[in-house]
Amino acid sequence: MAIKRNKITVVGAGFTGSTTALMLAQKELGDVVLLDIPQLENPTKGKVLDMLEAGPVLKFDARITGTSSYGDAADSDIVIITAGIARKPGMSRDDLVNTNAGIVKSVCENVKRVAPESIVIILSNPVDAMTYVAFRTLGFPKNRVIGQSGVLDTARYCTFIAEELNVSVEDVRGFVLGGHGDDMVPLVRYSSVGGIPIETLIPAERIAEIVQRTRVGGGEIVSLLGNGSAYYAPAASLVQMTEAVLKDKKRIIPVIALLEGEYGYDGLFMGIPALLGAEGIEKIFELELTAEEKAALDKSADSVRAVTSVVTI
Ligand SMILES: NC(=O)c1ccc[n+]([C@@H]2O[C@H](COP(=O)([O-])OP(=O)(O)OC[C@H]3O[C@@H](n4cnc5c(N)ncnc54)[C@H](O)[C@@H]3O)[C@@H](O)[C@H]2O)c1
Ligand SMILES: O=C(O)C[C@H](O)C(=O)O
Repeated sequence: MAIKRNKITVVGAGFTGSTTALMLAQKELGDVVLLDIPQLENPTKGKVLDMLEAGPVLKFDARITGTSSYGDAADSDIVIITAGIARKPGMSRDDLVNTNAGIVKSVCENVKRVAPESIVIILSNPVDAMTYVAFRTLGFPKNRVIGQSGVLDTARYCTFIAEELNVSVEDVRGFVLGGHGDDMVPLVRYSSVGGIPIETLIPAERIAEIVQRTRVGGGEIVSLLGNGSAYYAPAASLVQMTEAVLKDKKRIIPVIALLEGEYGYDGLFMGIPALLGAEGIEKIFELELTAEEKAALDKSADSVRAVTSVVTI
């Protein structure tokens, strides 16, 4: 019997998509298809050829295809959607909602056609609302439609904690819940370094500054770049989620999932801790929250509801 190779399609070959494709190939997680619009087929093929030529130097074997044809994405195990426009300085992610809803919808119509059994991971912003658009368009069960925000937001939070304490990032644990906006909720009470609660190591006012820097972490990079948004850490986050699914790792990480009563929200896509494995989202964890934490999460949920409600698909 032939051994089946994993197939991962990345839609959108811009900054996040092409970086993700390279990281997936470097980790040898499967055959990678990088897909963009027909007008950008040659640049997409060029990026892919360049990636392949990095293989002998970095020592990875990969099959990567650059394309604009959904036929190449047929029967993908995972489809990652990065297609869409990115914000510029002065914009919020929500300003992208109408343009990107149309793009994500058209991408998902094709994904539904060629890869009906796939697990779909959405990155395009505003990502909570775009995960809703994908779910509605795909018609897949909720465990197979996953949005990315929490891995990235948590990574930023952990980076700042590690910098503050001058310790390894590997020893920092934390969780960021809620929508991928400026009122996301880094959960300080559940954050630790080497098992030691950060509240015993960092003064409260510095923790408050770290929380605020995390909340506007995407905007900090948008301002510095001047034209476009972050892509290295977002790509790394997508790769972590992909690996969790393809290797059935049963990782507990924050993702955007459809909430049906969890945390008191119904019919809302928002970031919560979940178990990721071969079935996609296999379980949602409901953490005990204080009244203050719940109020912060309610505020974030209101923002997600507001942007989701303007989507017309
Ligand atoms: N959720 C997150 O944490 C997070 C993190 C980073 C970026 N993002 C979002 O991801 C999106 C992409 O960011 P980027 O930096 O890669 O942008 P980018 O402009 O570099 O790349 C986007 C690509 O999408 C392609 N595209 C547009 N319409 C398409 C379609 N119909 N089919 C296929 N491809 C299409 C474009 O041609 C372009 O190559 C943005 O919306 C950005 O805000 C989200
Ligand atoms: O900030 C952005 O617009 C991109 C992304 O959502 C991020 O957080 O880096």
